[in-house]
Amino acid sequence: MPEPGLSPLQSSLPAAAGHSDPGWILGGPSGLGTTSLSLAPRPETPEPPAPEAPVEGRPIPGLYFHPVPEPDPVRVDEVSRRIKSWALDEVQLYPDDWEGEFDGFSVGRYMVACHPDAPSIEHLMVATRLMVAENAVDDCYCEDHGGSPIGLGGRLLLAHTALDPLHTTGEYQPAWAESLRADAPRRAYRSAMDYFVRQSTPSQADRFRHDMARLHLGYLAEAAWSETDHVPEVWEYLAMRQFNNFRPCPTITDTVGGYELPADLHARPAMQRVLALAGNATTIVNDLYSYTKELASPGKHLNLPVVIAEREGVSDKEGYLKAVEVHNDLMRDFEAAAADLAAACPVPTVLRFLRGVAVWVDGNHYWHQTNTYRYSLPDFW
Ligand SMILES: CC(C)=CCC/C(C)=C(\C)COP(=O)(O)OP(=O)(O)O
Ligand SMILES: [Mg+2]
Repeated sequence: MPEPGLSPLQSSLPAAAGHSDPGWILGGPSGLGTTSLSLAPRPETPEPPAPEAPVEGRPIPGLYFHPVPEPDPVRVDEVSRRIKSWALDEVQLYPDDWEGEFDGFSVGRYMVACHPDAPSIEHLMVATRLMVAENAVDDCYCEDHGGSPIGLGGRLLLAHTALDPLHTTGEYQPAWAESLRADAPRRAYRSAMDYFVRQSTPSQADRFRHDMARLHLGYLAEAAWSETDHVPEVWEYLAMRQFNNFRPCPTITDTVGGYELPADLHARPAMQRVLALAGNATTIVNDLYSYTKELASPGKHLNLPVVIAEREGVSDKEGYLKAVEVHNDLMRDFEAAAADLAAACPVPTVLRFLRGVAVWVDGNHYWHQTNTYRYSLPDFW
């Protein structure tokens, strides 16, 4: 049984590692931005914010989450400065009139909150470039910035070759290489992947390619359903959203942290379950915080509250509140699975990786809650 006030993950990780303080992260981080790696109990319900440090945005009532310390402002400023320069000067990502939206996305704050153990700004930049590139593909190919389900498969496959290169004959190779400069999503994928490959081991890069193939498969299922106005069953929606999912972000936590979870430990079924549950919880957080934004977008945008309301014949509010419960169950299952794995396999890299994934989950919630430029809550309470 977990100790009172601790989640299963919190109470079993230190015991499994045989440590009672943060030193269980062997060879782990110190210095700037590492405070949230502490194993001090994390309250289930957020503390009211200190008056001198107000946190913007309201958490969803009844949502199970862990508050995080404010991300280090020095790191946030530096990552924000560098990512803008990369976007504008290295990959020509967006036209001038998208600047407000780029700034409002606050990707520097997002990545510093999710990776407090990054040993340097350059490690943080690896995650930040990929996050921007992934959103560019989603926006420009699938959603609000010119995206469409029509022809998406072809576009995604060609963009995927920026991550997983084409190997072909001398005659055709140059045309492929040239294609990687043809649009902003491909320029962003190619450049972000180049930096990632330089920072990672071959097996970490291969892990990432696999997670991105999963993501693209999820985009395709969502697009296919939207082309025929099909509303899936709730479980079918959850299956699609397990692929159209944040998973490629927490699974690079070791590269960003400057260490490697060995491939055979990553491949274990118990680790795969932890990663799927973590990805699913983080992605349903997006469905909940982006609900009003998606209601206001043209056409029907599927998210968990919408699918529950339609498929289970309940009101919008009941659908939303049930989606909160689904999220909470996923979070608790994630924490229980991570605690079980930590107890069964108390290898230092496994423990540090599990902690990194948990911190990413918390940072992701923090970013959604506080991104009032992008998200607002429905009027259900
Ligand atoms: C960063 C990354 C791997 C994103 C992949 C998929 C994605 C864009 C999400 C999981 C976010 O969902 P959504 O497309 O609904 O985003 P917004 O609600 O528009 O913020
Ligand atoms: Mg959304």
